[in-house]
Amino acid sequence: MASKLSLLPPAKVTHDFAEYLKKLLYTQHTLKQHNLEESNISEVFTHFLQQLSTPPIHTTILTNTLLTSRDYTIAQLQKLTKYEYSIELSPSVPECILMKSQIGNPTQIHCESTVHIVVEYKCGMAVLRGADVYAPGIMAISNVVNIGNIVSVFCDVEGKCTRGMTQIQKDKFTLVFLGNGVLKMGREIFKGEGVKKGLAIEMTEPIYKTPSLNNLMLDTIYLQNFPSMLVAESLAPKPGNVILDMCAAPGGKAIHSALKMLGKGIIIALDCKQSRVDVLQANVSNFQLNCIKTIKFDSTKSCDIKKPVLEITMDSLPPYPPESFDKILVDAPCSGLGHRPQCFMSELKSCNEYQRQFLSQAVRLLKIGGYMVYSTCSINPLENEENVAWVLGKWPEIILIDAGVIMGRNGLLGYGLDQSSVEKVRRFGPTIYNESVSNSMEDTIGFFIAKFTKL
Ligand SMILES: C[S@@+](CC[C@H](N)C(=O)[O-])C[C@H]1O[C@@H](n2cnc3c(N)ncnc32)[C@H](O)[C@@H]1O
Repeated sequence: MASKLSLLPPAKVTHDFAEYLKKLLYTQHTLKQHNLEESNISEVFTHFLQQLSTPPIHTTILTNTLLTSRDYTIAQLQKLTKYEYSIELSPSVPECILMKSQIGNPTQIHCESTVHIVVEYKCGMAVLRGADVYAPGIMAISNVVNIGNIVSVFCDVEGKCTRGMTQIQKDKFTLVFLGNGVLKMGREIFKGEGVKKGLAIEMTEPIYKTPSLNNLMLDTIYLQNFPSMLVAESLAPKPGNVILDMCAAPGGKAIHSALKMLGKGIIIALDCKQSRVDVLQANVSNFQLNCIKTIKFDSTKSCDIKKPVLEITMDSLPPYPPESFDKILVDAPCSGLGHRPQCFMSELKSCNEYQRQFLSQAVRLLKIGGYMVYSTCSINPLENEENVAWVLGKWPEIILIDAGVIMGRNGLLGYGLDQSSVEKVRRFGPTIYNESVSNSMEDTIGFFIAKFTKL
């Protein structure tokens, strides 16, 4: 039986969490700032949830401009993706290539009366960004399908499904349709010991069609969300700079900064988890960037005020003396509020206290006249504007300056920043208010950038 498909539903949010978010985002200040009435809140909030569940339209790719030209990389990508996608240079970030996703149009849900395949949340979100389905992601396969069948794939967004199920009653679970594919592995994946690996469904008709470039062209391309690329634009690294990246793994921003430095200078890239440092080092090695030194270290302890000031070299180990770095990046761990696609939200792990520990160290480690960039992949004002205001209130020698990126929207009023300060910071991502979005490059994940200097 065939049925017409609708778009993805808005992200599902628990009632309490929705109320919490509305209080956080729609204050008397932000409503006034965006010319909104209280009666508009429900409409703009639903629009926000609709954007959250949808992946950004562009896949953005950082290219190794030190190894090969962007034109050559584009030609390689076109060949690899069989000329199916529009691929072009970014007009605003010299190291970025844009690949436009296609809105898929699966013509029918196969055998609508039975839900065929259910995948867990993380797998489902990866499918919306172009992945196929691998065996560990599958929660349920109905008895009526065999290997080689075309199957419809659904995501269990609330995580209520038990692994190995055969029957799913649609009214008991929140299922989101992801598209159709060809079944490569059957119910045997649930049998025996341990979790089976391997390709289980090749997604032939996904609702969002994006090429999966994982593990391809590792020395020349690195997938990174667009606003993340604007961080290196803001930091403005120059050849010869000595830079500290306090939260560096998996490494996109450190790598981007090294490209901008033409591989000349020093980037100390710290991360606290060894497994993440290993991934960071692998990415740095793939791009053949010798100017990045990766170190496992807790950055909240990265300044030692008793250490005598010494010139930083590739061999210098943390903690470092005060005023050691020309530029510092604090791309802090965050709640990820505004991450896309996101079909379900139930809580916010606000990290503003933790983020302040990195900022405190960065303020000390920055040279006079240097630049410090603070970024999060969150739209939460407590992690963004309020932290910026906290820095400005605590250290009079730290000055907020224009973030220096041409895109994004102003910060929010009402969280400690005045009008001139909200114009200096940049917010990106799903529109929460009735803001205008000037072009499709603004259709991004949630993100925030602020830039400081030290007097
Ligand atoms: C938002 S991610 C950084 C992304 C990275 N800048 C990039 O561009 O790929 C935050 C990182 O901070 C790291 N982190 C968390 N606490 C830390 C700490 N105390 N010291 C150093 N790194 C930490 C996490 O392991 C995580 O890799």
